[in-house]
Amino acid sequence: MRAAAGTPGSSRSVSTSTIPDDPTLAAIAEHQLRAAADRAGLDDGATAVLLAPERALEVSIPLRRDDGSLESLTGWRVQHSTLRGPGKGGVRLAPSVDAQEVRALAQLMTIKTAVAAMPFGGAKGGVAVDPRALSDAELERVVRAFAGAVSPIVGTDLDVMAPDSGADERVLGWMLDVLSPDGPLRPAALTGKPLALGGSHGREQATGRGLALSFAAFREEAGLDGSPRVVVQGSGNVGLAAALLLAEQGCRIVAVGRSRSAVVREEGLDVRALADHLDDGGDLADFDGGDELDPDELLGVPHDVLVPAATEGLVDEEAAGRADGARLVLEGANGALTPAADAAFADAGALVIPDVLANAGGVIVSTFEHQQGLLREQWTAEEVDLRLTAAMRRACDEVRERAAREDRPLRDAAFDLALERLLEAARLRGRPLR
Ligand SMILES: NC(=O)C1=CN([C@@H]2O[C@H](COP(=O)(O)OP(=O)(O)OC[C@H]3O[C@@H](n4cnc5c(N)ncnc54)[C@H](O)[C@@H]3O)[C@@H](O)[C@H]2O)C=CC1
Ligand SMILES: O=C(O)CCC(=O)C(=O)O
Repeated sequence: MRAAAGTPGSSRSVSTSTIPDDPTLAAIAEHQLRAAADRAGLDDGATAVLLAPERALEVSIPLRRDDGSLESLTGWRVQHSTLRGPGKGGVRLAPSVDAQEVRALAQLMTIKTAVAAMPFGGAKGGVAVDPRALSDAELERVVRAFAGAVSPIVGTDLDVMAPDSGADERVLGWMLDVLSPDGPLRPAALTGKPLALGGSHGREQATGRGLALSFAAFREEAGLDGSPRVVVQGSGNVGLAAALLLAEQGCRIVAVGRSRSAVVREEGLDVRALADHLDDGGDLADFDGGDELDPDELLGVPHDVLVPAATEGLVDEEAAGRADGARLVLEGANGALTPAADAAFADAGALVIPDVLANAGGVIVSTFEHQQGLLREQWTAEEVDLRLTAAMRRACDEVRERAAREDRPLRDAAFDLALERLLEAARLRGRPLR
């Protein structure tokens, strides 16, 4: 990858020689947490306490298929830290989910809620299942069984679940029904639920909106004016919302990719038409507003801004080399970049806005949804957006100022800020870190 002296971020570069390129989320999150612990001067014991989840529950989920056959699935809920508030984090439904992945996602949630100064800790859940391979009835049975199995340890003041990949508001509606066992709806028991069940305006687009707000906060520092070209990896909740909102900010979305297909248009895609096409069951490959692209070539499409918003570890050092030319990376997916890719972007002078800041819009609006549930209120879309904008701006400013003061990458500054808040909470509660 080309080294670009004098470009944004170049003064914050680090040597890549000893930096891991392991694409598993467990390795990525552990590397980032250990590095923060080292900078904070934590000894081995305190670092071990920082890494360890407070509680991890593994549950077995019997699935009765529509044809009458029975299967056994496995699910997890991991509460990494409740030092700063109840656990908070989504539930992922994907075949690749395992205990290590959920644990790492929970660790990142602890950092994210602290960076965003939300009154929650970090948790995450998941079920190892492909939701697209289930009928609606099968999916509902799986989701209800999972919610029932984790119900002793989750809820309003304990651990507030939310959506992640593979889970939408319908899924959260079923879970909420299980978490309201006496009958009356408990609207603060989880977030990301349908509006009619006490959900919040803006939650569905919130993660993408947060990405767009962090783009606005850092575009000048990255030297991006006019209509920067954007490549988006992932066309799910996060990727599509980000693409739509970045297009509204004058960006040219030149390519979008997903697991098995991608589409490119140098002049910029009509993202609204693309979103409608996908909503109608179409694929990126058959969208007639652009040319079909091999998804392996997505990162090679010339661009100024890269939005990896699919899943973890997809951008390793080699992929970062293909994305040569990106000046700003908005990390939409949790752990999208391996540490080696992170370092390669820094060496090339690209500014990386890390996941724990860039994609915090989701948990910020989830926090607002929780507050509305407790107050039995429903805020207007405008009010939610004003509060989200203020929270994202404040977090971006705090991370930017710290990075500038210490001449460190934004990721280091975000982790250091979060760790400082965690250590302060531990000290005030009289806990050894927790
Ligand atoms: N949904 C939310 O509110 C939040 C999600 N995130 C993170 O953002 C990421 C995406 O989440 P969602 O958009 O909700 O998921 P989603 O399931 O709606 O969409 C995921 C997209 O990524 C694509 N994808 C998956 N594997 C891929 C691969 N190997 N190569 C290329 N594309 C691939 C899928 O085809 C799909 O388009 C995840 O890392 C998630 O943890 C982070 C914060 C909040
Ligand atoms: O909305 C939430 O509470 C959490 C969303 C989430 O899982 C994430 O930010 O990774």
